[in-house]
Amino acid sequence: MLYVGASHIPTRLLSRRSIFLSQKHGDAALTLCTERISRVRCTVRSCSGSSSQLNLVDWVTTQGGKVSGVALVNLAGRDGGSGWGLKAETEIAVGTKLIELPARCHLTYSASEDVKLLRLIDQVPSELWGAKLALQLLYHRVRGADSSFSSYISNLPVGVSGIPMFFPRECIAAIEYPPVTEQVKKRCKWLFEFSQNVLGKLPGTEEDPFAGVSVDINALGWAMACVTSRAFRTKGPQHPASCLPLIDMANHSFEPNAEVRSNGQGIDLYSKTKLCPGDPLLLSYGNLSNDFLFMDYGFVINDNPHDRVQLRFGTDLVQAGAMVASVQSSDGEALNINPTAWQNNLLMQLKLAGPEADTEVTFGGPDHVDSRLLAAARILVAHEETEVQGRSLERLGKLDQPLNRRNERAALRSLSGVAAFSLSRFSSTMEEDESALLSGHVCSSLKHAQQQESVGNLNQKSSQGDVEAEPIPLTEDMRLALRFRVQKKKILSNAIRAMGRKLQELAKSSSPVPELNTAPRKGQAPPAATKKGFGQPSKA
Ligand SMILES: C[S@@+](CC[C@H](N)C(=O)[O-])C[C@H]1O[C@@H](n2cnc3c(N)ncnc32)[C@H](O)[C@@H]1O
Repeated sequence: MLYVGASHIPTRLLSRRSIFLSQKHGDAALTLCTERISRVRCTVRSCSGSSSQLNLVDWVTTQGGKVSGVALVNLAGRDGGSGWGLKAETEIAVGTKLIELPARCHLTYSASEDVKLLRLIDQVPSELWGAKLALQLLYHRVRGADSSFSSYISNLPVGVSGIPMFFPRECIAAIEYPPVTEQVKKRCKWLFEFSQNVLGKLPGTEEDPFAGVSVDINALGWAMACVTSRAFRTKGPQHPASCLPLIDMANHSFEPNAEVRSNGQGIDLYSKTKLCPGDPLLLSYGNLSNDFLFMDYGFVINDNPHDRVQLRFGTDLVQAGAMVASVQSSDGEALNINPTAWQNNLLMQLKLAGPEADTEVTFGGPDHVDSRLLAAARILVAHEETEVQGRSLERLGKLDQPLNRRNERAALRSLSGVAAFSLSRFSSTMEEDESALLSGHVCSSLKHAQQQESVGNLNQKSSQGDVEAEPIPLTEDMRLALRFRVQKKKILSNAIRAMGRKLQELAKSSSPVPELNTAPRKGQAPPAATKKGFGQPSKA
């Protein structure tokens, strides 16, 4: 989903996201779906005869639009790679209008639509905006040459590649990241149920907007893939999305040289920078994480600044991190996180506990850890309430505002442990994945792990014993799955490194980070009080 002036996260195709670290793969619906739509191609035959189609530029012009200084070209292998794109034909100044697309060229739906189609669209839950627009696209597709959009539709990709909803099972399993795999499964399940229970029953009924043409799971899957990878929200998130012919041929960059603007009725494409002849025109699809780029558009950006690793917060998560990093309490025992009332109260204020909790926390971004997770770690490793007193929640979450040396060491080490623990959930190391990507082959033990359907079981790699080394060629889908998970591993590794650097800085620093007076270890005399009332530096 692309936005006009896009910079915010799109409405999700399905709003509820799932849990990294705790969910499992595999249900019957997904199996059925991925077998049936493993290579999505539209199977719909139009009910009118074919006629000669115009190329997109001519079609836009005949519909009253304008195109100047740009051409539609096949850019395979360049700037977006997967086929078509727009390029500048001449030198173009900043702020030049390149495409003018009148409202009649926007493929969308409104109250003026066929009532049968609107009733069908109404049966789709509102969060599934992509499916609603997909039905509209199919409505035009079955009309063939009778549809005013036939030239646009004939220029859409026939088969959609890269979108995990259409991956074979082993490639979905290889993603190994539940927030995406669970979402993919939900989409597949909905697609399967809607095609069986609603679309499959339409032909021959009064309610059929498709005039007797059978619309099956492949057709709906194709339309959904087209729509999620090319639609724009021209009127804001509350209004139906639209496909914008020709403009939707621009590929994505986080440093775009073109932008889309609404002129009230129609939509225009403008240059955002000076362009030279041959420059590809690139739009920003929004500040999207790789999760959305992968699921909706079928590609992944290396070192995407908007990518994150999602975790579901719980005190047990920080406890697991503290255990992995061997964090000790002041008595030299392993740190036991057992929050008291004041700690629970602060977690509730952070909305990480209680009835209104939103427990999604992330690694990644400029600080490598999100502020709520950092604040929660500082709170949970604190010995006493006095350590956090006088601190706002905002300040508790600031990386450059530690509470005291002992607390900061314990918090950073616990967070490092959480990231290390999350890394250990993958079946292979980053280096193994990178070498598979380089060689173009996946080694059989990696493949073996991928065939295990449960992410929860992926740690069994070592207990399975060595599987005979047999290199298996990487398919394009498998390559994308590996690239996606390498990026997640990179985020976690970078977070571990960043915490390590912070710990080193803390050890070296002569800045006035207060040193907390730690309780004496069992059998030890209490440290001598200094003038300021603080004890000697602890070794935690
Ligand atoms: C809005 S369409 C752009 C036109 C498209 N290239 C085509 O041939 O129809 C979005 C699709 O283009 C491809 N794409 C766009 N930007 C890309 C990028 N930066 N890297 C890789 N693929 C990209 C993806 O396949 C995506 O689903």
